[in-house]
Amino acid sequence: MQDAKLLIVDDDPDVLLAARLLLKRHVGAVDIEKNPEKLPFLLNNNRYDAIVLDMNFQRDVSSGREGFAWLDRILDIDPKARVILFTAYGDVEMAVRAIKAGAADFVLKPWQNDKFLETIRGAVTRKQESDETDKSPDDKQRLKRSAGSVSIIGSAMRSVLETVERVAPTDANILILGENGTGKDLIARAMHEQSNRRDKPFVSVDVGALTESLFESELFGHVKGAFTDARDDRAGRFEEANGGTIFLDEIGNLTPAQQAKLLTVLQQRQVTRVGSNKARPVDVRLICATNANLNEQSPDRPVRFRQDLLYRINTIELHLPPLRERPTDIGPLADYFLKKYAKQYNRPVTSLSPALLAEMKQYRWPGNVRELQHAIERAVILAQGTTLELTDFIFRKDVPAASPVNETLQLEDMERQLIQQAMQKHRGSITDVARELGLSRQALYRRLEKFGL
Ligand SMILES: Nc1ncnc2c1ncn2[C@@H]1O[C@H](COP(=O)(O)OP(=O)(O)OP(=O)(O)O)[C@@H](O)[C@H]1O
Repeated sequence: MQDAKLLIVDDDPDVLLAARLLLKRHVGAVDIEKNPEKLPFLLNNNRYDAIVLDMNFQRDVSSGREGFAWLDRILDIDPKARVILFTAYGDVEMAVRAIKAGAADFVLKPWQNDKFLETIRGAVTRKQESDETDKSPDDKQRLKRSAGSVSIIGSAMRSVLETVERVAPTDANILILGENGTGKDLIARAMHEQSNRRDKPFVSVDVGALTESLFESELFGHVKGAFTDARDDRAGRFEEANGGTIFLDEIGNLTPAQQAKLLTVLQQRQVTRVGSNKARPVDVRLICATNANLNEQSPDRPVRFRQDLLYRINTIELHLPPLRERPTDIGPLADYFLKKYAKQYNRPVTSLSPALLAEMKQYRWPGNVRELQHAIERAVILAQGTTLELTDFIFRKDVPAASPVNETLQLEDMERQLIQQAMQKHRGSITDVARELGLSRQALYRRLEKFGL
């Protein structure tokens, strides 16, 4: 590392001195800086192989907000910068968030000298390697090509994929059914990529999240002056998808009025922008998805889904099984995410322990593949060794068996109970509760608010 140059930014002069003293013996040059405001100047006038940045610059503040803001700023100036964050001991959730936000690694304060050095060495080596590959002109091309394809893992998905292959080239409307996180969006994209429309747009809209007033203008567009905020003419998502595929997610949440509007568009194959009286023809392939049973009423959806609309959207129905019903997929999926995140975050993890895999197969995975993916991502970021162990995971063992009817509501009840129990156990400590439940503190706050706890 004698040819490397480092920058350390921390408002504590003792930390700066101690870090410099340690690193000077191993690294060519070590700059230290107390004031993060100097970062833009320093970065524009130096080439650093790694930057060590504190997360909290104001005394008594431990939110890390400043650290995240400076991390963003550094990556704006140099997207390839390798930033190592100093986080307080025990605040691993913050470390996880930082790595997801683009930090190369983290060091817990107070640090252990050999671990600190190893982290710096790793960051410097990878920065130097990536500078080398940047010199190769083929590199950008290669990255671009591999980003396009959709990887769908799991032998239990084989029959679904066979149907996708068979129906993708037709223009049949598709309805994808499955619990949250089972891969509905992924299948919709795969369907588009295997269709003759693959070179045209794929437009995805979470219709369940649109308010009544936004629904029409978002989907069908508007003309200037149609309502207060309509300053220009704007095409809606159907027009954007013209020639390609439109994917309407959470279709089960549509109100009767929204269902009626959508049905008219599908019947007439044309849209009329809000405030206009000119109908425009649209040629789109429609894929819809829902986690609800559209034939049943529920407290969330007291009105039944219109049968005439249902028949229009469900020419082909695809059912994605929950992860707990396909335990043979758990190993390959876990392995796939492990490799993906180990590469993405440059972590040394290469395998899962057999005990962990066995436990994963017993677990119910209420959040399905998305939950598995996030659990592995978090464990890969935090893992110290090369094998993920049972202790790197938090399994919610007290998740009771859910009956298929009205599952959303039951999951919410379970979630509320789990949070309540954890709050009691940790006497209201947000950090501890969030850690135990595998949530970020923000996500925990959102849930506490939602459940009025
Ligand atoms: N078989 C699979 N192979 C690889 N990745 C998968 C697979 N299934 C799901 N995923 C990944 O899991 C995550 C959740 O999948 P996706 O968003 O498609 O689920 P969804 O059913 O649309 O969820 P929601 O109902 O919440 O919208 C995504 O990151 C997706 O890439």
